[in-house]
Amino acid sequence: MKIYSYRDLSQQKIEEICSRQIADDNLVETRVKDIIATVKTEGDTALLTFASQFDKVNLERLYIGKEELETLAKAIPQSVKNAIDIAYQNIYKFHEAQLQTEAKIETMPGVNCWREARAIERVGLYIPGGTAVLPSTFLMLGIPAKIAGCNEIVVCSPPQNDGKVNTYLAYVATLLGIEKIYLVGGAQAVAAMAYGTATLPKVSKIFGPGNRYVTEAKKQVQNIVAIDIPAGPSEVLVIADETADPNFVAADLLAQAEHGTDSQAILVSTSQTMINATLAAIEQQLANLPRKDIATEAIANSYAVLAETLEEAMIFSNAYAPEHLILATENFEKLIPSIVNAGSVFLGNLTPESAGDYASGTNHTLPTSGFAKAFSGVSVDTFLKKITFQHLSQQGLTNIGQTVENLAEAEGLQAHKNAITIRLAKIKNPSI
Ligand SMILES: NC(=O)c1ccc[n+]([C@@H]2O[C@H](COP(=O)([O-])OP(=O)(O)OC[C@H]3O[C@@H](n4cnc5c(N)ncnc54)[C@H](O)[C@@H]3O)[C@@H](O)[C@H]2O)c1
Ligand SMILES: N[C@H](CO)Cc1c[nH]c[nH+]1
Ligand SMILES: [Zn+2]
Repeated sequence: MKIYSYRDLSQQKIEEICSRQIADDNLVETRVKDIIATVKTEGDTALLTFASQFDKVNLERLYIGKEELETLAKAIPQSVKNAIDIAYQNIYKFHEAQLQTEAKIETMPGVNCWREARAIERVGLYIPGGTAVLPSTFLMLGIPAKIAGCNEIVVCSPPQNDGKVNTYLAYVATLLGIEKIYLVGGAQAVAAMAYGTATLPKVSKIFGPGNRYVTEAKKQVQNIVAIDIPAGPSEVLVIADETADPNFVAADLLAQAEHGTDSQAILVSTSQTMINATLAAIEQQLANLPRKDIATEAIANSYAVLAETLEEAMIFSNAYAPEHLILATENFEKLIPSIVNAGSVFLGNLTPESAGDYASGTNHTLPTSGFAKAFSGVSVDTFLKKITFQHLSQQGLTNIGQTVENLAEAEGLQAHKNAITIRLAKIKNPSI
């Protein structure tokens, strides 16, 4: 892990650090373009070929159906079943509260405007499964989709090497009432959901995180399908002062580093002693991690920044716009107002990011690569469209008529003006 002093960083270096660029980004872009083109022209045949090439499995069928999901689901240990059930309840509670009816607004007497939410009818959920199976992501996408009321939920996840899906995913499918999981991963899954194939239906919006191939594919299909957010390789930025525990900070950094070699784990601290102690704790904890190699590479690509004050640390954090921001300080309250860019925030020394990854209730599908500057994490809203309505009474039309006529006249759009004028004339003289 490289160590920088914030005061010594040039603006150019800050921008370089915050860009998260990786040397072979262009190669990923080209490969994904090829994969999408192949799925578009060859459909299911391409999906079977890519499963063999990337997931090392020769599939007989492209999906697992309801009965088999139910059988697979029975195999999960009781302790995991209980944990999934508790996570389900907390995520459900938190997301259900997001369904709010908006008030009707009378902008002028007789002019009423309001919005009503409608669920997106057919959505596609991508559940990552290349290096780790993530039933938690299935909960994070499936629960808000159900609460929103989406009619048809298409689910894709890479196949296991036995040509099936993991039993935990099968259990989550039964909880959510989802009857089919398509055994398709990577960019090809995104392409299939965007264009549709003989087996896999085209959807209106694609949701879900994934590696660089998945994220690049979502970027490339945006001209024909909506996407939730750019949610790529996981990242965390921890702001730690002398009140933090270096062992906790190290554990939080490693929790995101173990997701993938391209994950980022950034420490910003006001204390050189804290940085040194955290780096030592990382070395110690790494030794016991099963995914040691992945986490070691991610940590090697990450860095620590020494800041003079917590305010300076926050300026850097806002420029970086992390997916996860952990305020590892007893003084977190005073920093909250200055948080401008972050996907999800974890406050104090007893709030590990893992809690939000799995079970506290908030959504873990969050914007990465600096997109927290413009995107929110996935929520019930992401599965809804808000349609505006308006109704003008006779009084309303009379009140607003002249304004609309004048503006239409100013824009030279006579037909727009006429739509008002003929109605006003009828109000004045109902016999015409
Ligand atoms: N931002 C978020 O909200 C969030 C949430 C959960 C997970 N994640 C991230 O999701 C990612 C999951 O990645 P993963 O790899 O484990 O699973 P994945 O399912 O995203 O990707 C696996 C697929 O990638 C494709 N692939 C792999 N190597 C390829 C290559 N060389 N060329 C073309 N395609 C290739 C294969 O089709 C494979 O099935 C991690 O980076 C994790 O950090 C992000
Ligand atoms: N940290 C991931 C989001 O970047 C989500 C996750 C799933 N499982 C464990 N963690
Ligand atoms: Zn995680």
